[in-house]
Amino acid sequence: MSAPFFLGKIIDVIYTNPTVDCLSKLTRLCLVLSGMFLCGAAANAVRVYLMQTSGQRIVNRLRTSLFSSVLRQEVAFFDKTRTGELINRLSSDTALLGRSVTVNLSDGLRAGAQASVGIGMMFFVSPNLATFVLSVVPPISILAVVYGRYLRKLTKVTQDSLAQATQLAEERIGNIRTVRAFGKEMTEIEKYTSKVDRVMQLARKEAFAQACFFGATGLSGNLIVLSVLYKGGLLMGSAHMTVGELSSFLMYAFWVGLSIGGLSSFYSELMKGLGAGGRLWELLEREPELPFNEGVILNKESFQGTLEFRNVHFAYPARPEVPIFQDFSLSIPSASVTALVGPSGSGKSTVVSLLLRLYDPMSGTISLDGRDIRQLNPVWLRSKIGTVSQEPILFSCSIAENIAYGADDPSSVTAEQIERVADVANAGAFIRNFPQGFNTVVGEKGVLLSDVTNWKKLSSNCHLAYQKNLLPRIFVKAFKFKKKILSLSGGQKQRIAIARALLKNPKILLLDEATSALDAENEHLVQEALDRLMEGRTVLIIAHRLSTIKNANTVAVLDQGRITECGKHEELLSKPDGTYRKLMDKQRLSSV
Ligand SMILES: Nc1ncnc2c1ncn2[C@@H]1O[C@H](COP(=O)(O)OP(=O)(O)OP(=O)(O)O)[C@@H](O)[C@H]1O
Repeated sequence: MSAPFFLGKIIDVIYTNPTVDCLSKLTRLCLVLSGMFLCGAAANAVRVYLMQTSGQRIVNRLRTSLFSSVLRQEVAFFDKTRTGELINRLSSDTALLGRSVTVNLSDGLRAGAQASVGIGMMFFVSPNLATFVLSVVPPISILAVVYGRYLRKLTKVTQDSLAQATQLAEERIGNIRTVRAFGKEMTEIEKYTSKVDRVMQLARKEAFAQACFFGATGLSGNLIVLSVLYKGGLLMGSAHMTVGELSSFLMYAFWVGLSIGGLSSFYSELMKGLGAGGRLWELLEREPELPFNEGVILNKESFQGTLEFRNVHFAYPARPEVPIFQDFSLSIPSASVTALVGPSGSGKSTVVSLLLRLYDPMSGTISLDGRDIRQLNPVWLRSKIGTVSQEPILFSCSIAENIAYGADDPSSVTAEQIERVADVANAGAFIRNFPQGFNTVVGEKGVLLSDVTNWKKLSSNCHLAYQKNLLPRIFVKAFKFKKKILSLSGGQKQRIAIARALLKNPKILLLDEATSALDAENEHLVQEALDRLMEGRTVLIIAHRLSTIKNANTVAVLDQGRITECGKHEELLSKPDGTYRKLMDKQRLSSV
């Protein structure tokens, strides 16, 4: 910051003292200045490096805190908040906020320091001229406040629109098979285009506001320089200023002008960051409505796994006006199999959600071994419950990892354990038939990537990924090699999911039987695997097949929000006007 001052001195030396003495003075001043320039350059390089790295660190921390906060939220939160929006918050908003509080903050602080020292030096060199010149500052400040507020609001709206676009893209790409089956690619492209067009409109508004603001600040910078020349010329004419002082002042004025430019872009970015940050803070600070990992843990030795619903009333938080259960009561004794049947939409899957404590009932109690599950630690509770759903979800990693996912500590699971449970689940044989066996990578929703020519490369990549925990990056690589995509069949996915549940070894099992018909061979293999899985456990099965229903210890019929009948299959069938009888008749009719 002292460079212009010394430069002014040099100019004065040149103008006033053209002697040999002046030469040595000149050399000394130039040497001092070169040293200063060098230090300045080094300091700037260090600043940029530090800012870039700390910027990324801040973004990383923001992302991990946000992800951890999101994953702790209760399921009802996810019913109301869409995935694409959350992904946008995690990727775009964090980057925007991170940039605005690091590189931008550093630039802004530097610009602020330069502007204040520059103004100080202007007063030092010529207080008279400085007072005259800085009369331009107050109107600019008012403009900045108005602009800042506008930009902050605009950024919030822009980020929300971007979130909507991401949401649409995420949903359509995730369900590409449905989009393709209905031939809706062009419609979806149009929808997405209109969403991003909205973002573009907002970006235009922002660009216009920025253009006006930057134009005004640029103009004020130029006016400063012009007024310095005008007033400074007058002062020089009346011998109140030397040419060196005027040059120094001019350089400071330039500097201040530049700093004001820097400050305005800092201000813009800061306002954008704060706009994006508003939603992030909301998410970061949100306390989940259901506890995440606190509460009573039942004694391992005396744990039986007896379940009971008593007078439960429930409606989904997203639709509180539609009651799902009214006075719902059901007892599931330890180590027994209860088949839950009922018309579609009667709430069978909701029973599973309540047992997993994804939601709390509005009134009534659900108890485990006589203890209200609201008092229990939800993480412990879920560790005692295994689930196999109709359409099991497999993650984008190897089959081995998908099976190990069931264990409390997947890293401690051995290859032998994985193979053993896969065999019990009737999955071992078909997995071994894949060229890479248990290391075969399955994709999102259980898609299998198969590229005959590049199998070797792919497999070694997957193996590397498996060892180094680098799956996402490698998975992208894997996509480059794909030539042919095969789908794991429904039965294969089911059997992998059963192996996963076997590894978890839970006391309680909640099964949602697949409604879609498997071929006879697959059905037999899945059924056999399920029978082995159910042995010695408390089982609640949402049953669709007659064989399952017949084999159950108890059949519970769910209708109109409550259990209307409960007993053995034959018992219930013998009631001519019973709901169960009607349900069975209907099923028989529809299957004819
Ligand atoms: N997350 C949710 N938010 C709001 N309502 C929901 C939610 N999940 C399910 N519902 C509603 O609750 C009712 C019961 O759904 P549920 O999935 O439990 O029925 P189901 O008996 O399992 O049906 P199906 O046999 O067809 O699978 C339905 O009317 C459904 O629309």
